[in-house]
Amino acid sequence: MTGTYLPDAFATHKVEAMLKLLRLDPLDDEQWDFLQSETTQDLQAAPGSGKTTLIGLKLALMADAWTSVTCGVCVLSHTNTAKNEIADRVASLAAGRSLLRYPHFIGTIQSFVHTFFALPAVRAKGIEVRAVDDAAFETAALRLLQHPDYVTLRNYLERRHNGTSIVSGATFTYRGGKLAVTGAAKEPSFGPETPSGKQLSSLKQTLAWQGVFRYQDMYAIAQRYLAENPGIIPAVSARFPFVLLDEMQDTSVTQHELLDLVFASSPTVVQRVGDTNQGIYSDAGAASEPALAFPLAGAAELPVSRRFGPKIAALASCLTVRRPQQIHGAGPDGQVAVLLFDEATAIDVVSTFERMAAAIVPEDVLLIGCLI
Ligand SMILES: Nc1ncnc2c1ncn2[C@@H]1O[C@H](COP(=O)(O)OP(=O)(O)OP(=O)(O)O)[C@@H](O)[C@H]1O
Repeated sequence: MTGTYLPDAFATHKVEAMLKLLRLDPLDDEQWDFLQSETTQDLQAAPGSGKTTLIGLKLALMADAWTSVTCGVCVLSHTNTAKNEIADRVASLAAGRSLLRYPHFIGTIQSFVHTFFALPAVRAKGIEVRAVDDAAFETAALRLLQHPDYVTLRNYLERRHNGTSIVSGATFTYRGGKLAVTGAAKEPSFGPETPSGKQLSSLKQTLAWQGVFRYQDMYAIAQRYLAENPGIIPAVSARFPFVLLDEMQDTSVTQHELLDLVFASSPTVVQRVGDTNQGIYSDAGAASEPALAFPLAGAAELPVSRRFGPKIAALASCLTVRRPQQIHGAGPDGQVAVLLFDEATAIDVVSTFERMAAAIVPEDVLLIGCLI
């Protein structure tokens, strides 16, 4: 990559100085490799192997060496918690703070899609966005369903168990160049050309004109916007010559396809980091189709955990079901405890963990943990 940051951004002496500044221990070989890598790659990182630490370190080094005033680094994560953790890390360093401003972008995938594609698309139609929120949509949709225009749909749904969920979860899906209206998780039991199908579509369109959307709608709107305005793709990929994707294991197929559409055939360097064995969604929703899989074959690995020792690492290795990984424990050897729960007992997990921690962890350590 030329012209956007200094070529010695990841030089050994700079990394060592940053490690000292951040009071980090020396990196292991795999951590060095990822830190200094400047090409597109996937990184399969075991729990506690330092992915968050490395992303923070890498961003601090990039911020220090960044020269472009129009192109930036794009850092995307799945949750606001992960995004805030990254933003807090870069904000704690004077050089890093520049990454929180234009031309850089640190945010969730959802906010990236909103900012660059979906909101411009909606505004271009003269619509003022009032809410992108599933709960707000549900309230507005169920209220609108009471209008006489939707009597056929309402009568149909009232005869069905949980029928109104079709309306409260009515979602745009980009299909065949158009926005189709589907249920949140499954297709409605009536076709789009039936009287109920036409009323559902009309209700959804009415709410769209009022500026009330579900989160998922934004992806379909973005897909249509890019299909109708393909020139946006090179403009956005040129704006971000370096993309870091965190929590990659939780990326849905739709999110994955959109990011691929924007960056995959551009010169942008895309580094995807995550732990497929810590994925929180079932395979049906996650990026698990062969062509979309994370990590791709040949991905680099961070197999050494600094959070726990060999005993827990051995057990955790047995749980790496999606992609077998031999985890090495370089942290403190804790006590192994496995909590098994189902839906009915899930509510007891936190209090059980607290009881066990209180019995095992010395009180002064627990107090320090609370203060932090
Ligand atoms: N080079 C290093 N020097 C000192 N501590 C490190 C280093 N690398 C990682 N750690 C420590 O190891 C622990 C785990 O690191 P981190 O939270 O970055 O891992 P992670 O892979 O993001 O974890 P998770 O799987 O929970 O998301 C932290 O306490 C972190 O400070």
